[in-house]
Amino acid sequence: MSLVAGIDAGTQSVKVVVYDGATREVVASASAPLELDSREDGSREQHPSDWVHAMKACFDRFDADVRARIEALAVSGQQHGFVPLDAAGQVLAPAKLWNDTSTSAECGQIMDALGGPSRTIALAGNPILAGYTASKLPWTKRHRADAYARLATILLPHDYLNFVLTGQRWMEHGDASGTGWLDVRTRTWSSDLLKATDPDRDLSACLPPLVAHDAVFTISPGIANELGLPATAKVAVGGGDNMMAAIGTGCVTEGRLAMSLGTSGTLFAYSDTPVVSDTGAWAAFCSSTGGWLPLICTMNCTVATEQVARLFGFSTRDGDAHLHATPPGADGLVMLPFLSGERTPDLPRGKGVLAGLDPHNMSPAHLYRAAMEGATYSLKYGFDAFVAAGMRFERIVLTGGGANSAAWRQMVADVFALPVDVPKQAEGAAFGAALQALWALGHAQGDATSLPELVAEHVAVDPTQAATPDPARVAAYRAPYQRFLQHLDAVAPLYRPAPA
Ligand SMILES: Nc1ncnc2c1ncn2[C@@H]1O[C@H](COP(=O)(O)OP(=O)(O)O)[C@@H](O)[C@H]1O
Ligand SMILES: O=C(CO)[C@@H](O)[C@H](O)COP(=O)(O)O
Repeated sequence: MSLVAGIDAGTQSVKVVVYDGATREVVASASAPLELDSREDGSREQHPSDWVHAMKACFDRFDADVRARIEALAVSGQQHGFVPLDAAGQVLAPAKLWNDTSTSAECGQIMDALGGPSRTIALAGNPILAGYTASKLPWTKRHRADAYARLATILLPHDYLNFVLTGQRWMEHGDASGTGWLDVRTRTWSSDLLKATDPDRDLSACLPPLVAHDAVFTISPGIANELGLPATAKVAVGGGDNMMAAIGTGCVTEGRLAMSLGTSGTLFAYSDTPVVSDTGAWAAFCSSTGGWLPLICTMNCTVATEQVARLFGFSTRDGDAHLHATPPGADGLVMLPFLSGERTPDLPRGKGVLAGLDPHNMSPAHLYRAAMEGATYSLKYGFDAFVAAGMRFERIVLTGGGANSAAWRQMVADVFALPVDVPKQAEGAAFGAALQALWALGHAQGDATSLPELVAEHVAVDPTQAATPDPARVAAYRAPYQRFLQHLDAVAPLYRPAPA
């Protein structure tokens, strides 16, 4: 009986799930940690070879007979990372990641060359924000001249793993929309954006072909042998981790809203048509299923809870007790959790702020709650933009590591005043990649089942993890959320660049 695998290269780890589509069970899963090279100037880098080693370490843990039955696989990856390759396919420099804010000056320069943020959005659907791939190119030109001179291909993290698996270079529209160079309305590269990023060369020559979401490739014999996979195994196109999590959480039809509580916090909705904000209030991304995926991303989600837990010597896995010991609003303690700079709100030079301290609330439990509330309020701030634009949702499907916390699930239900569902397969992005592989394989073999139909058959929620808004707590979070916004308004000007 055949199996499919989903590989998710997240920020903190690579995870692999092996799924049996016939029994609808995950038959094997493994994860391997990743280090992050963080520097004072906002740099956040990883070496692509670490993703490859971590992927291999995961497959090594699976029984040989499980690996030998894998017929198809797909890769999900942290979005936006800049992987520069030379003509021979060698990596030229460490990958600057989605949470790298060292290139915020370059973002301004690209948008200035285009006539400002509004003109940039008019041209391609998104402003160029710190973290998106585009600004990493001029930064590389300035700081890594040798890599720039030898640059032949730009790939994103999941594209690089696809390249390792197949020897072929391609991009699909979902993750490509996070480069900043794709005109999301036409799903083609924007020549204006490319020229503004680098007037000295034709950047389109460095971008691999864009392929449709139903394309499949064959694994290369060498890596198939190394991973213990059949030489006939197929590799589906994969996508950005949020695009894959959209599949794994069932967010593939209109009206669905999903949230991921990982290193980043994300909130995304599926749409059959482009959903562009003319003020750039959200990221107007494409999905990896042929549609669009308007998305909110915060750079500091479990970043904040992890740091506080580590400070006080406990694990986030044991953090719920601190939530139960403190009331909504953390007795007045407010955390703006912008430890890595921030994208939502757009404050790449932002820093974390702790406000409202008094003798009563200066405790580890209050700080942990304030971090979790701050991470959740940042997502609510983005959600308010969705609502202001007329979008309406009835439920939230939650995934990512933070979804393991019952207290956080309840906090999301209460802050957003919406019921929360959690899928049975907790690793939304890896599971979504496995489902994409399952669908693409069937599709290539002539199965007419649509991707949303297949997703409806395989994504089931776990009723024991559902959370329902509690009216008293919904009310209790209103004033603290407003307090968070007031502090944000007061502090934001300190972290914006001074006018020229
Ligand atoms: N029970 C839990 N309570 C709170 N946070 C948790 C729990 N379990 C895992 N996490 C958090 O989930 C994070 C990892 O999430 P994940 O989605 O795997 O991240 P990424 O995809 O960015 O690598 C860790 O930082 C950890 O703090
Ligand atoms: O930048 C974004 C989305 O635009 C992030 O969501 C990254 O895709 C990283 O994801 P995680 O490692 O937190 O899952």
